[in-house]
Amino acid sequence: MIPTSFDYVRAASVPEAIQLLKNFNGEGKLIAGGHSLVPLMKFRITTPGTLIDISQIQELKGVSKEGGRLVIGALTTYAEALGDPLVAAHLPVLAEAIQKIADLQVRNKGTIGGNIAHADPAADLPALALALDAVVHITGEDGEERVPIQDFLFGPFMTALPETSIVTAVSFAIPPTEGKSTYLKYFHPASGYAVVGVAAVARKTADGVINHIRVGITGAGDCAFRAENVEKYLLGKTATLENISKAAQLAADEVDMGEDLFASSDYRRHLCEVYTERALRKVLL
Ligand SMILES: Cc1cc2nc3c(=O)[nH]c(=O)nc-3n(C[C@H](O)[C@H](O)[C@H](O)COP(=O)(O)OP(=O)(O)OC[C@H]3O[C@@H](n4cnc5c(N)ncnc54)[C@H](O)[C@@H]3O)c2cc1C
Repeated sequence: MIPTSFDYVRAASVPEAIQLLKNFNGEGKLIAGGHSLVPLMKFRITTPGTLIDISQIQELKGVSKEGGRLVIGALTTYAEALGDPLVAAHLPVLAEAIQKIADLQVRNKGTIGGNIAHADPAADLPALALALDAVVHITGEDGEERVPIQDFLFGPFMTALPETSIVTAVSFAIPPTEGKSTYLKYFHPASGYAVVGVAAVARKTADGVINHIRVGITGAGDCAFRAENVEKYLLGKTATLENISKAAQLAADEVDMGEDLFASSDYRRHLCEVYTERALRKVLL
C-alpha cells in the first residue's frame, strides 16, 4: 500500500520542532530515520497529516561522556554509534546490540532516539536501555526533563513522552570495567526483530559474589521489561551454574508472554529462559 497524502515540513531546531508539534495539534508526527514510521504509514496504521522532519537538527547528533554516563543524541544513527570511539571504549555492549539490528540499510538510517521513542515491543534497544539504567532526555513546552527508562516505557508503542515533546538524547550508565555485559537475541528470520532479546549487565566481588545484576528482556511481552525476579534471586549469591539456571527459570514469570503466528507464548517462555541463562553465563562465569 502507499500512505495517505500528508504535508511535510522540516524543523531546523528543537524549539521549532516543539512549536510545529503544538501548531499541528496532534496531527503532526516527528520523523527521524523513518524506518519504523514509514512502514506504519504504508499500512495506514498511522495517517499523520504532516510529517515534521527532525533529521537535520545537528545538535541532536553525536555521543558525549558525562561523568559515568554516555549521552547519545537522539538523531545519532546506529551506524554512527557503531563507529563512535566513545561507544567502542565505554559501551561495547551497545555496539554488540546494534550489530544485531536488522541490516546495513536500517542501521544507516534508524536512530537511537527513534528506537526508544517508538517503543516497539520487539525492538532491541529497550532491553539494553533497561539493563544499563538508561535515562531519556526530553524537551517540551515546559523545558527539559529526564525520565528513567523504566518510567518511560509502559506498553506496546506507548511511552511517557508528552504529545508536544521530543526525545533529545538517551544516556546509558557506563558499566564498571571489572563487570561484564552482553545482549543476546533470537531473531525473527524475516524481519530481524527480536522474538526474544536479553541484555545482561553484571559485576562480582573478588570472591565471586554477585553485587550488581541487571537483566532487560524484549520481544517476549507487550513491552520490554526488567527481569527483577532474576536480579533479586542472584544478588548476593555466588555465580554458580545452579544459581544461574534457577534464576533463568524466573525470567518469564514477570509478564504475560506474547503470542503471534511465529511464536506461541509457550515458545517465547522457553526462549526467555534459554536466552536469559545464556546471557547470565556470559556475564557471570
Ligand atoms: C526491515 C526493518 C527491520 C528492522 N529490524 C529491527 C531490529 O531488528 N531491531 C530493532 O530494534 N529495530 C528494527 N527496525 C526498526 C528500526 O530500528 C527503526 O528505524 C527504529 O526503531 C526507529 O528509528 P527511526 O529513526 O527510523 O524512527 P522513525 O521511523 O523516524 O520514527 C519512529 C517513531 O518515533 C518517533 N520519533 C522518532 N524520533 C523521535 C524523537 N527524537 N523524539 C520523539 N519522537 C521520535 C516518530 O514520531 C515515530 O512515531 C527495523 C526496521 C525495518 C524497516
